[in-house]
Parts: sequence; structure tokens; C-alpha cells
Amino acid sequence: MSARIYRAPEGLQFDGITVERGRRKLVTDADFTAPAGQVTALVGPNGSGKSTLLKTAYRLVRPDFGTVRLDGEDLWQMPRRQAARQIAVMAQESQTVVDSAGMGQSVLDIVLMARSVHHSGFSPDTDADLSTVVNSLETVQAGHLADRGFTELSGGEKQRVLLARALAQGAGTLLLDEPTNHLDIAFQMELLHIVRELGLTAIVALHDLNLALAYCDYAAVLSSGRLIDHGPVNQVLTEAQVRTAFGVRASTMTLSGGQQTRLAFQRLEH
Ligand SMILES: Nc1ncnc2c1ncn2[C@@H]1O[C@H](COP(=O)(O)OP(=O)(O)OP(=O)(O)O)[C@@H](O)[C@H]1O
Repeated sequence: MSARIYRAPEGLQFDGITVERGRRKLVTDADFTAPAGQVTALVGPNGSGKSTLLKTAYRLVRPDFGTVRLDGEDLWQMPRRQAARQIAVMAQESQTVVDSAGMGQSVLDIVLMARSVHHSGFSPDTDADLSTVVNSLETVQAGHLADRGFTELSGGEKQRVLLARALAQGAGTLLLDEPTNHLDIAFQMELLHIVRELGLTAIVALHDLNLALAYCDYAAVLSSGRLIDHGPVNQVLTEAQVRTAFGVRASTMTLSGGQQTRLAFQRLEH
């Protein structure tokens, strides 16, 4: 199947990205642009390469081939701090990393750390930093957690704080790897609503295809490390594509007088 390639003049562009480990290709020649100011869902079965592809954009995994560009500029050629000012991340491992680094630290301290990318050396936090942090916590309805210790929070509370931390970084691009883990259904929807309302360039790795349909503008589908489709979410997350990518029977339902679609799933009988 040929992938529909949408190229935007600006945004986050993956240009022929290949990641290898030994003789194995984890991602093969991935080629798409997450358009500026839009939310792109990155979907695909377990192990299809979603996290690996996102890691090439937040500079945890250097691509063996290809280039990741932000608004035309090669991300891997930028100074680290410049890249960090432009791209904020909420990764799957963020909870563990912050848990071990944040022993004894308050939520406020944890979120304030995100502002360090705007400081040179050890310059102190400013009132503007504090106000950004308080606003970010309030945006994710976690203002009441500010004085609590991070490690004592529930999984869902930690996810909210990590989203606040990503927002407090003040970057124009957000990368969220399965951000709805641990969240109750109301806050799963709230989180994606918040992300969409921000108007930033965002890529969100998601397993829930209905959340992708409800809150994302675009979708990119990975299967065995290859990008098999990309485009407007309603044109990509179809019954046929779900069957191809996930081996699952999907039936489309329409909502809001036909304006929106959702999917119901059934196991394929072999
Ligand atoms: N450092 C590594 N060395 C070797 N293989 C790796 C490494 N990191 C990931 N992989 C493999 O690469 C493949 C893609 O992994 P990745 O985590 O990117 O998938 P994913 O689509 O995010 O999966 P999931 O939905 O389960 O989180 C998997 O088979 C994984 O085992």
C-alpha cells in the first residue's frame, strides 16, 4: 500500500528516518510531516516503532539515516538547549525518571525544572517562571497539587504534573508518548482537549483510536517500523486501515449528525 504523504511548509518533518539496532530495523524510511499547529496521532500495534520514532525527534535516539527537521531546521544539528526550548516531551518513561530524580521534591519544584532551558548557567528562577509554572499546573487542573511531594502522587496525578511540566517549558512543539496512561476517562479526554486547544504542533502516540478520531487532526500509522499511511485522521483511521494495521474488524459509527466518526472493534475470526 502506498502511503499518502502530506507535506506542510512548517511543522515537524521526518525525512526518510531509519533506526537500526544490529541488523534489525526498528523504523524504516519513515517520511511524513506533522503539520504546524495541528495535533497528529501516531498509532500502530505494540512494537511498531512509535516510541522509537518520537525519540528521534527529542534526540534520545539518533537516526541512522534521514533527517528530522523542525520548521525546516535539522534538529540534530541544533545546540541541545535550542532544541529543548522548541520541543517538550512527555515520554512513557518520564514518571520513572522524575520519580527517581525527584525524591523529596515538590510538584512545584518538578515543574519549575522545565524552565531551566530558558536560563543560562545557574541563574535563579524568576517571577515570570513561577507564574508560567502556576498557570501550567492550573491548565491541567493540578494547581492543588503544587505543594505535594511528586513521588507520593497517584499515577494519574503524576501524568497531569508531567503534562504541566511539558507545557511550562514553553515550547512550540509537544511530543506525547501514550499520555493517557493511568488517566480516568474524563481526564483522558480533558488532556487531549487541552492539547488541541493550545494550538501547538503536537504528535501524540495513542492506542485508543477513538481518542485519536475525537481529538487529533491528522494520523500517521506505523506497522512493523514502516509508515503505512498518513493524512487527515478521518481518512486514515478507516475500517480497512484498522484491519490492515491491527488485524481487527472495525465498524464505523457516526456521531453529531454525521460530523464525527468513532469505531467499534471485534476480533477477527481466523
Ligand atoms: N534499544 C533497543 N534495542 C533493541 N530493540 C529495541 C530498542 N528499543 C526498542 N526496540 C525494539 O524496537 C521495536 C519498536 O519499539 P517501540 O518501543 O518503538 O514500539 P512502540 O510502537 O512504541 O510499542 P508500544 O506500543 O508497545 O509502546 C520493538 O520491537 C522493540 O522491542
